[in-house]
Amino acid sequence: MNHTKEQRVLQYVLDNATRGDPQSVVDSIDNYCNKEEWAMNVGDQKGLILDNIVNESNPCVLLELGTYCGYSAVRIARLLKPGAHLYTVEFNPAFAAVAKQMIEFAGVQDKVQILEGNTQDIIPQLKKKYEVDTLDFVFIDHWKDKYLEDTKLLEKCNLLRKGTVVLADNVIVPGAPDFLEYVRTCGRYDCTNYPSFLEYMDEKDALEKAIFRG
Ligand SMILES: Cn1ncc2cc([C@H](O)c3cccc(CNC(=O)c4cc(-c5ccc(F)cc5)cc(O)c4O)c3)ccc21
Ligand SMILES: [Mg+2]
Repeated sequence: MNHTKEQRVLQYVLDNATRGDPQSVVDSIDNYCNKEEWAMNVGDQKGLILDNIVNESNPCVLLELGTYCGYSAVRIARLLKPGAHLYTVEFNPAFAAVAKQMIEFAGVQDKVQILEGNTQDIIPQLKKKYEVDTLDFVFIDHWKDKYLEDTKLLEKCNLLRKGTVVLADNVIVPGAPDFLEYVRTCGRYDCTNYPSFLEYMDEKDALEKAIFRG
């Protein structure tokens, strides 16, 4: 029955992690993907950088583009203060189904809402349908050729405010060169690069933090 890698990752969590303990869910996924099957979670090394940036931002309203198995949603949600809320967008129903179970097993379902659909359709709905005013934190980890288009869409929809933290995974591998060029040169962001490594590999990768100037 566990025909997909994502279902096998979930099953390993259900068999090895502790229900209601998000740290154990994160650790179990990392153990499985280090030992058994590689998967495109942000992972433990870049995950520590993500943790630090979330903690220093103290966000209340967050958006993630690309849920996948829910690893970064659980990782982020475990750090959120009471009342803070993470919206995470996933267009692949099979991924969304695995992520939903992962998030519920971790016990962070009250802090995380999976929005099933395409970012270009969901982002314009955030204000009216989901009653979002502006976003404090955005984690971008979906198709690398959509990072730039969706960042511009967030601007157009007035979802960014002075100080909004936009954090992008994989700016080296697979890379998002047009996104990097834009945020570093358009004059509307203060950018910081965080060199690290591709999840579960020795290959170099990096996160890019782009703080919106308003
Ligand atoms: C439009 N829209 N709206 C919602 C939405 C949701 C999705 C899915 O969540 C989804 C599906 C497939 C791929 C991704 C992007 N992720 C990656 O491609 C990736 C690759 C690698 C890597 C690195 C080295 C390799 F050799 C191979 C893969 C390492 C990484 O960390 C990644 O994040 C995201 C997609 C488009 C969406
Ligand atoms: Mg990634």
